[in-house]
Amino acid sequence: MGSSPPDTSKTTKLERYNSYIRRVNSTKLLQASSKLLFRVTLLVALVLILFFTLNYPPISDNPHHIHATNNLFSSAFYGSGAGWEKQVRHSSTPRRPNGFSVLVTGAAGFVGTHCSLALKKRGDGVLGLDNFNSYYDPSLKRARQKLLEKHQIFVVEGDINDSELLHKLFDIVPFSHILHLAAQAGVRYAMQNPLSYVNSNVAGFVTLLEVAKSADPQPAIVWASSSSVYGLNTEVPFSEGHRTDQPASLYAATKKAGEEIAHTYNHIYGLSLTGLRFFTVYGPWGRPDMAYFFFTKDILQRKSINVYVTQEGKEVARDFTYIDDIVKGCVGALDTAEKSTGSGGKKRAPAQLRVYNLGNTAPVTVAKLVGILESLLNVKAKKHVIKMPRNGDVPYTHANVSLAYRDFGYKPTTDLATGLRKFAKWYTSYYGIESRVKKEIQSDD
Ligand SMILES: O=C(O)[C@H]1O[C@H](OP(=O)(O)OP(=O)(O)OC[C@H]2O[C@@H](n3ccc(=O)[nH]c3=O)[C@H](O)[C@@H]2O)[C@H](O)[C@@H](O)[C@@H]1O
Repeated sequence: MGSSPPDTSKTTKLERYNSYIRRVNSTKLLQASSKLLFRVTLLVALVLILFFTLNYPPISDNPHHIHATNNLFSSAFYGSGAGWEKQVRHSSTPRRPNGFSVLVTGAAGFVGTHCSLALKKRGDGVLGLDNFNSYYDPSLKRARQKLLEKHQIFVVEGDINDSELLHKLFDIVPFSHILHLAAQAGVRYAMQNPLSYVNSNVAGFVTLLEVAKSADPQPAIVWASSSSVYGLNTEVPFSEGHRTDQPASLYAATKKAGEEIAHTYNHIYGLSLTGLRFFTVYGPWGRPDMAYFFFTKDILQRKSINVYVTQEGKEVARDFTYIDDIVKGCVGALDTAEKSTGSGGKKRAPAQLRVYNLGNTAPVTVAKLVGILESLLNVKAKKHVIKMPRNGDVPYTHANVSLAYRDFGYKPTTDLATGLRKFAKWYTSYYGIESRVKKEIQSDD
């Protein structure tokens, strides 16, 4: 109100003053609302740009890979309030004396689902966390979630990068353990969406460890590393002491980074950490981005499949490991994990730091894998033998598991033919294609 209204008579003066004030106010209101409108539009535009940048990374040209999402907004999906907290508490409460209370990240994933069920079955409390991203068909993740719910396992929909959510979960439940399986998996997809690997396997892991280190009590953590960390190592079978500083893919590099990060958090904060190097895990409820899974799909649809050989024309082989053996390894690692030693973000004493191979100790060539599938599905595969593209794959993996055997009796018992039979049985029943495959799969238990 810088200038004064002109003074004539008292009444007119007041009227004019009022009308002046009204004019000034309406002009100000108009200016203020257009400013507000401008700011709101700007904000909406920024949010939209951010949303599309983060949630729509380049779409893969591989039909098995749709795209991975960072799901930074997934926290909008997690609940709050008394009902939600009750579900979180109920799911995490152990039903056996001295039972664990385990936060399973990636619970709607392949290994996560199987481990959650096994832990729940023996009376541990299990709370799942999963962001349900679309790296592969999310409806499969939803089906796994349904299975978990049937067994009273609640899966919180959220991201490991959401530290507010993680803190909230630790405020509600004093987890004794974290089984950290959430990750951006897959070796070849790293060529198409490299940052999703950094986001989940590096940033997400650090976010989780930050929350774990400041929790009271600190949980013991068992987490999924990968056989791919052996990279270009040529010593076989792969042993934990072998070189792991020559990763062949960004995926492997982020898992190796995870192992180094684990060392740091163990060293500074006294977190008990166990990394498990999984060797090409397969089985029912598996991952559609893996070769055995999409080979099955393509063989049944009479489509051709690419069978890789090395640049020198040699066969490629993997130490394929059946899911039930992996679950036993995960549970064994949890059972032998010592308590973390820190509290309030401070280390009190040295804590346990371990790394183990979990493999099958019997590598099988990809050609043999295809042969087993052909026989189980009763369909001849259209094989297209090609040299392995330079996409991060390694020619050969073979685990030495003596360390895991020594420390928690890990002993794989399922060979590839037996495991694939169980997978084929699940696959054909899940996708409703029983009639086309061999009868004996259906009758097998
Ligand atoms: O053990 C591991 O560390 C890794 O195992 C798998 O990676 P990978 O062994 O490459 O499994 P697949 O992608 O299913 O490939 C299996 C084999 O089939 C071969 N392959 C793959 C795709 C294809 O079209 N043709 C083909 O011959 C690959 O070269 C490989 O030898 C998982 O995808 C990783 O997440 C995991 O960390």
